Amino acid sequence: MGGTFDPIHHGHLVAASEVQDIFDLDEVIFVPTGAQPFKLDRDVTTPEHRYLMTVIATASNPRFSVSRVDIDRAGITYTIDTLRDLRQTYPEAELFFITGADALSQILTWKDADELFSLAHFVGVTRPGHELDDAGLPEAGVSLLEVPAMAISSTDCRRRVAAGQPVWYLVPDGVVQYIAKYELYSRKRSVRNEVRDG
Ligand SMILES: Nc1ncnc2c1ncn2[C@@H]1O[C@H](COP(=O)(O)OP(=O)(O)OP(=O)(O)O)[C@@H](O)[C@H]1O
Ligand SMILES: O=C(O)c1ccc[n+]([C@@H]2O[C@H](COP(=O)([O-])O)[C@@H](O)[C@H]2O)c1
Repeated sequence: MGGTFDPIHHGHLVAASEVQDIFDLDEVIFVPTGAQPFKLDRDVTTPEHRYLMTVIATASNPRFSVSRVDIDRAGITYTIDTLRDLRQTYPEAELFFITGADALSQILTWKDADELFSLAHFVGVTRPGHELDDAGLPEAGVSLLEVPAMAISSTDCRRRVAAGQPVWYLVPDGVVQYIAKYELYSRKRSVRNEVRDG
């Protein structure tokens, strides 16, 4: 499951858990993005903070892990590169890529969209406020799955912290504490979504 995870929240975790169960996956790998091409004009928390929050959030689940593959690669993060890198690490594995309904609706605009479906099977999951639709996507390459509705977004979590409102129970407890410890979202800790040179 790829994501900016700024911060990771229970919507991500419930979706991943549900896909793991229904598709009987050995492992769900959370892949925090480097510079997401559609978010280059935003302030985004540094990759190390987003990576560490994702590690904290997933640590207790034996089937969850976190990959640095996107944050360690220079340049813009494209899923085509994510999948190629993961294929190298897991040459025998059947790869699935989990996306929420909002991300799925944009997938045809992603880099090398045609090739994406030969590298992984995409699982689109429901998300409150977004229509889950696979129109135009290759039938064999995509499955749609209804997951328990969690009306949570990272944007709302960031806004709540900035306004001094609690994010308890929207994000895992360790992530609440991590955000407080590093004063994320309340003080100037994010940087323009930088494209790192090689
Ligand atoms: N509440 C949710 N339910 C289901 N899927 C979700 C939910 N929130 C995010 N996702 C999916 O998880 C992936 C990573 O999402 P991302 O890290 O961008 O979170 P976000 O809440 O959408 O962030 P932001 O509000 O900053 O855009 C995307 O595929 C997204 O569609
Ligand atoms: O490959 C692309 O062109 C591309 C464009 C936009 C988003 N993505 C991927 O979509 C996933 C969800 O992104 P986000 O920012 O909505 O969390 C994440 O893994 C991104 O790398 C990929």
